[in-house]
Amino acid sequence: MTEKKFDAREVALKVINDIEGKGAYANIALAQEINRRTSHGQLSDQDRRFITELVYGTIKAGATLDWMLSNYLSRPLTKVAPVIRNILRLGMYQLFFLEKVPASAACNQAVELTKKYGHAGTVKFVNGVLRNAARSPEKIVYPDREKQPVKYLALKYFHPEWLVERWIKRLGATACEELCQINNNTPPLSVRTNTVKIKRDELIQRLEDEGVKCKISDWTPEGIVCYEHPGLGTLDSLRAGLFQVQDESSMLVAHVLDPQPGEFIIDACGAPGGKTTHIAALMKNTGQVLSTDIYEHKLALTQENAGRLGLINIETRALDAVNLGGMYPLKADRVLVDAPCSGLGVLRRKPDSRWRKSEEILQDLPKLQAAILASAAQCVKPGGVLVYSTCTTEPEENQDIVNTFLHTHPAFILEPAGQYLPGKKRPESMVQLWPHTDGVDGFFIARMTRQQ
Ligand SMILES: C[S@@+](CC[C@H](N)C(=O)[O-])C[C@H]1O[C@@H](n2cnc3c(N)ncnc32)[C@H](O)[C@@H]1O
Repeated sequence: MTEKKFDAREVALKVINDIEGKGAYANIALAQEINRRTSHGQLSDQDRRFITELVYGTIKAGATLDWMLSNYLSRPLTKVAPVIRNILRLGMYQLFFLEKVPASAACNQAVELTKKYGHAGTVKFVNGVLRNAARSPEKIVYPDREKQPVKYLALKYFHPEWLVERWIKRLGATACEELCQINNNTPPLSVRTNTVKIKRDELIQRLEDEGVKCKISDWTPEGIVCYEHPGLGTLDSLRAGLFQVQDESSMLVAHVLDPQPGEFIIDACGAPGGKTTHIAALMKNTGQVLSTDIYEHKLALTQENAGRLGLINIETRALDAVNLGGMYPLKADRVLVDAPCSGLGVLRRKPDSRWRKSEEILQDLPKLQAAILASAAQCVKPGGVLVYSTCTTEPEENQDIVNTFLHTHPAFILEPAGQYLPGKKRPESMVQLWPHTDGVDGFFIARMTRQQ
């Protein structure tokens, strides 16, 4: 039997300290810690799940936990040492959001952690605060939903107020609530069959043999949705390049681009290559996909993916896509701009990302998005296709960019992107997908052609 040398809460605390104190990304910091301990044989599947739940939950609920804690504190939380603050947050998360953890265990474990990372005074403090919270939960009173919907939804569903305010104005309080709620669920893993190597039905069989519970996607002919799976690193089918991890809505983009064998295609913001490798596979490993990105190190991931998937029609080049137009004028049959964006459509995938963004990005990013689109468009041949996509839900980054582009570039006409979706066709010319209504990541896709 493996000797247990750690406590799951202590591992979670370490990861939370790294995220809060060093700005580490939650998914990366957690994966590193879990992989390190797994390779030392310390973690069972159950430990892994519990640590993940503690880290993701505590990070997502951060502002709500702080607000809850303020009911039991006589001094501001900002005056409390960071590690003690994180112990308190971890304790509160278990007390109020993890039914399966008894209150006594949540309090006792927090006290044990404080003995290790604090001193006699902080032990007494943490013990007092958490036991008081466990004894008197009625002190926590949420704002009235009708009178203060922004505050209520922000606190109840762990979202920043600026975002809730935006979504309420645009969607109404009920839809905003549904969206926020779904952003807190862990989405299933979806993968794209590498059709160059295997058929989807055969891959499903292989995955089932490897212990994956999955079903075909309703959205794309290559998609598979996995509901339960062992660690991805353990799957031979991944190493053999039989699939690429990719969300279903992201898989739609290459279908809207509709690449054909033998063509020359530019994927302007291509790394780490999810869509590049999909385009290359749809071209049946013929022609050429030039996948560019501003970051060389990210392009190394594109190359790694292409190699694993056995795709030989991909070339990568590091460049600023704002300069792309002058380099390949009228050269490409099709160009994809999968623009850098706020990522507000994929909040459910990254628990910390909602707290890393402010509304200012919706002023800054559109300038870059518009500049990349205008430059990349210069590469499109007469009669060629230009697709613009993002993983965000906000009009400033989506419809506004495309409408302004069309207005200032009369050579391009808008096509009905909804008709190019391989599964569920939609009437819209510009497709906006939402997690709460479509069950997939929030994505935007528009398709244009340059007139002959
Ligand atoms: C949404 S991600 C692309 C994801 C990729 N298409 C995929 O499916 O895997 C946007 C990419 O744009 C890149 N990027 C940001 N600014 C850029 C610029 N000025 N020129 C080129 N690429 C840029 C980022 O490095 C990032 O990899």
